[in-house]
Amino acid sequence: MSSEKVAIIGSGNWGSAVAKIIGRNVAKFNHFDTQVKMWVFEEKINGQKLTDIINTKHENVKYLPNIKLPENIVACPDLIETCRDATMLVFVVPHQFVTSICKQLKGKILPHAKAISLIKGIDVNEHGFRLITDMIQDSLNIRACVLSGANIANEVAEERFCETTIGYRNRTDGELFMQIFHTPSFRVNIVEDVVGVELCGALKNIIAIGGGLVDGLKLGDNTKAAIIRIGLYEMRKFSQMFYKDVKDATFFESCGVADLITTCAGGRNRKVAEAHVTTGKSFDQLEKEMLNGQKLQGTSTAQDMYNILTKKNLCHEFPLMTVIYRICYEGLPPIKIVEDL
Ligand SMILES: NC(=O)c1ccc[n+]([C@@H]2O[C@H](COP(=O)([O-])OP(=O)(O)OC[C@H]3O[C@@H](n4cnc5c(N)ncnc54)[C@H](O)[C@@H]3O)[C@@H](O)[C@H]2O)c1
Ligand SMILES: O=P(O)(O)OC[C@H](O)CO
Repeated sequence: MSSEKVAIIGSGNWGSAVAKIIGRNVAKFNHFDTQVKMWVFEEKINGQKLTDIINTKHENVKYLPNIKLPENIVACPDLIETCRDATMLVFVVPHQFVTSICKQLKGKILPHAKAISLIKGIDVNEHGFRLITDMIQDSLNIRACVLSGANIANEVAEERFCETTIGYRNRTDGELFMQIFHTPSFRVNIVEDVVGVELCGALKNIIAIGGGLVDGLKLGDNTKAAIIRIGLYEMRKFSQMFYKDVKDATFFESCGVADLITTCAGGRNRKVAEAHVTTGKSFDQLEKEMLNGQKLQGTSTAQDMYNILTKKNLCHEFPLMTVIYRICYEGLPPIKIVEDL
């Protein structure tokens, strides 16, 4: 008799890649229900519903083309229906949609459900900022872990070897979630540092914009390495300034230095920032033109961070994150990324 049932909230590039892993892994253990519902923000592709395409072709043709999903992954356009009987909720949507998703789920999920966030972002409002895991925990009254790492979705979906990090507060939860994610080519390490893992994932997206600006300016590998080093330093400084329990060791996990390297080499944020320099087009326009419905997280997180830093009068302590914000939103010339440091 299965005691755990997994639901996936989100079906973009990363959501679909992890659906492939989760679908296979739940079938290996008796304690998981083998059917996994995946919530799809419904849209039409050439007149056909994306959910129908996924459920017949077993492929997310828009967000993860040419990768077959296991047949036990069932696409569902109804969020409540997807989650109502799940004991394990996997949140994997762009961070700007979490508030509305949690509002819809409030009171509609099992009280003993547990969550994991695969989201790289933070939530900022007029009162300050909140981690996505805290938003999930507070609004749904359930425990939440986090998973983050050097994980470009397409490479993971093609089963090329990489590592990832799960941050937990409750070790049993961390080990349970590890079972649905760990594979020989997607190696999970678990650490007792939810906040550190989560902030690494959110803040690296800002630095990735910096990596792309440097590529667009053709400044070379030494400059890129400097941006990565200063970025890592500012990520750790910010994390430990606001959360004193964040561990140094977390920055040496896949979620830390490894994700920073991969994202500055091959991610969407890097690619769009490079194009911003070479074409002079705005980030919003390039997101629409280059990403086929996928979302950029680095620019909005840079703005969120800048709002926090200005309120706390801390911009001078975080020159890299500050100058990246100014290039994205205040029209500062991209070369300022090195001149202002
Ligand atoms: N793509 C990657 O390589 C990767 C890897 C690791 C982590 N992540 C993180 O995973 C999270 C999800 O990213 P992704 O790459 O799966 O998404 P994505 O950018 O590929 O796709 C955007 C998704 O948002 C959905 N959407 C659009 N409007 C919506 C709305 N109003 N409400 C709800 N959903 C809506 C779309 O249907 C689509 O599924 C992000 O935080 C990202 O940083 C991504
Ligand atoms: O494509 P990006 O820039 O959103 O980065 C993808 C992943 O977060 C890399 O780990």
